Amino acid sequence: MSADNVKTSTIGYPRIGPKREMKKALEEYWAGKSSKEALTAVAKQVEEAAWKTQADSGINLVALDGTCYDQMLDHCTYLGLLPARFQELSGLDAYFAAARGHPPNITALDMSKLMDSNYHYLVPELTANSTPKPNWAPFLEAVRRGQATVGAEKAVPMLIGPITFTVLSRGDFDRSVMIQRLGPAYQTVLNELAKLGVPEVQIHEPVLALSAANQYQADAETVYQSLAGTVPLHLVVPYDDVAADVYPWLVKLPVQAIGLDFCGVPGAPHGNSTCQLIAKYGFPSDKRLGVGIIDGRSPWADNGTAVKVVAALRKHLGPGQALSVQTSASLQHVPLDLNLETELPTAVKSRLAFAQQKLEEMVAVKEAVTGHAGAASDIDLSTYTGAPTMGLTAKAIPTEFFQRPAPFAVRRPQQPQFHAFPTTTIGSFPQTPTIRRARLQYKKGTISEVEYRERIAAEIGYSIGAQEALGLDVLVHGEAERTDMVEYFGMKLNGFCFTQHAWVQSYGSRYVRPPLIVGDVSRQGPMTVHEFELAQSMTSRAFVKGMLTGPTTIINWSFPRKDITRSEQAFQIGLALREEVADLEKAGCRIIQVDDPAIREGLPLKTDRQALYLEWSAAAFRLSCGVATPACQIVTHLCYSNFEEIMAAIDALDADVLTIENSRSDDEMVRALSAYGYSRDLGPGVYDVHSPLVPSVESMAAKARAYVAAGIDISKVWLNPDCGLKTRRWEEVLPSLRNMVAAAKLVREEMGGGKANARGVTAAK
Ligand code: MET
Ligand SMILES: [Zn+2]
Repeated sequence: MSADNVKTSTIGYPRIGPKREMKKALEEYWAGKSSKEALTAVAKQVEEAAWKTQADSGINLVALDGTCYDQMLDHCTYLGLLPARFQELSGLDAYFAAARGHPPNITALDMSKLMDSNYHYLVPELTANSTPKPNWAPFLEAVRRGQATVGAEKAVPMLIGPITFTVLSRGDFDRSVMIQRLGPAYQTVLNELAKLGVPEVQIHEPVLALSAANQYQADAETVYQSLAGTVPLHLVVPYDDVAADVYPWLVKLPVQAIGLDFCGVPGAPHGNSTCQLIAKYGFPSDKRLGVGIIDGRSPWADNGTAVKVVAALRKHLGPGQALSVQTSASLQHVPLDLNLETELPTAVKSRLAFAQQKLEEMVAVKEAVTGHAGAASDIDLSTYTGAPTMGLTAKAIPTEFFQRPAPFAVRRPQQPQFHAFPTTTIGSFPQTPTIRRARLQYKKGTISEVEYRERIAAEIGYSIGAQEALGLDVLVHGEAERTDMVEYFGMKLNGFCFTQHAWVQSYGSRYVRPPLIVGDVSRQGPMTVHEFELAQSMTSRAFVKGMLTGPTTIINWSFPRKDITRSEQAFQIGLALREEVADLEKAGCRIIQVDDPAIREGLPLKTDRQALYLEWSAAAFRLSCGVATPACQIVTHLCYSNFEEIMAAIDALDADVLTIENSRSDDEMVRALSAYGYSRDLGPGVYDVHSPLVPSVESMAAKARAYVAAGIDISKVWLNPDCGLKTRRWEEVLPSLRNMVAAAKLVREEMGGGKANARGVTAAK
């Protein structure tokens, strides 16, 4: 294969800057400390540096991505489709109002996770009357800068396609009508881009990787027909393999190149079927195949299979047919540069590749397949999925480990008993400046470990005292020793590694630094027992809750391994947590909460892969808790989303108490759980922890009444906030919880202790 026919193409790159320049620039601008000009200058510089890095690394086709805040929001402005409430504002004011809201009363667009990534985009709002009024000038200006930076032959403009824009929007409108209405707006920009002499234009249509994508066929055919002919188009479908019923028509769309995902979700047991689809149906000889074989969503290096897959694909393409080596998804999902990490063990570092290193991998793959000898391949495409191997742990775990020793009905009478509407919190209390200072000083070495532990103990003491004074029924130690609920456990377990600079954009100016799972996970020793014992020793109240993070949440908020499945890793974590649960109970803990708030977000895009995921994530949870005796009450906590689709999985957790985020959803989940017949204890959040407002007694009493009215057994309702309180201040927390306890007392009296007793509640105090 001649080198001319093989290219390298990027489809997106980190846009936060090597030193998080965008975050600083945005936050200074929002704080009124810098000008629009200063912000725009940083944004341009970060963008151009990223494009230049890609071109300098030898990439042939550089996707001109980059954004001040979010690309979907950019498209709302290019297309002139910002909702009416932003129209009194203009330029960057309107833009940031849409991103973050504008005082006093203009609310922001909603945020949602992009496909199944951890990146949140701003959700466009459309109505039946939405009509594009395109203004592509800022987009074209960026393209010209891209051309000046990397040369016109390499600069590839990148657009979110009309189907994806529409499908990912919210509102009451006809999808097909809207897609066709967008067609002319896209035609306008393609005409302009043709005049600029671009080699091609990338159009990203991730929604074509959804199970439901077959329903978009007619819309896709019509709109892409209308876009054909002005400039070569490269249709990119990242984030997963396309469904078998979509592939045959997708590859016939009138575009010149189609970029597909050959990697899928890191650690997913089903792998990715793109190779098999190509082996089965072939690939049109007049199009370039974009081989997304370098994993855009995982920081692990290619292990040598990329060359083999590309070499095997060549056999299915026509002689001299064009191909491009690319990433499976935008590299925005991985950290920027491995070279910034100076403290990672060499054995780990040598197996990693961040965005910049992935550029080198792409170039190396291209060189290997175009080299003199060409590359050999032992891969049989018709069966190849690239799925990780299943380790041995799951098979070796006795089945009884996955269940509690007795069913809920038998467990509950043996567990702690309370009056009706017992009160508790979700775990964390304010992370005060004092705590942050102590942590910083300890990190810098200006205070000793003993001193640090004493300061944390003092914080625990304060929160225990506060909870006693408030009259809460079940206390927590407050999590002062944890910065983050996943990082804390990662640091205590074998098998995790932490980076210094490996930031990834979560949304806007908010970046996260996920831990890496680099080896088999196991427990070194007790992780939370000391804090539990300390807290319990400080109170004469009977119950301090143990507080752990569940296996699926640890996996979903980390970068998992790719050599074994995510489920295997979840079971390893489950076994480690199991030892902790056993130790907590031994230490006298009778109520243990295992938070698994991220279960919903790992749900696979493909509907036929969801059941397996839900099965292993619930199993890993039960593995963690199954060791608890029937007398130990297991609590779980879920937040962040709508759980209606995964009700059966929630039930399968077999937790004794479920606490859920609820206050903003108008009790939707409570009614759904009741309709489902959920029969265990339930603590739907009575107030929103994201708001600094102090909720009134009456508002929370009304919630409690509504739960009972919705059909939740009065003897099983708990009152608690929506989530942890670590981002709040004590000045807000104390009055809020005081009101919550008062609300509990009010409804308890209203509904009558006697009545509650008749339904099986044992009065505790
Ligand atoms: C995102 S869920 C948080 C649960 C944790 N126990 C906390 O209270 O912060
Ligand atoms: Zn939560």
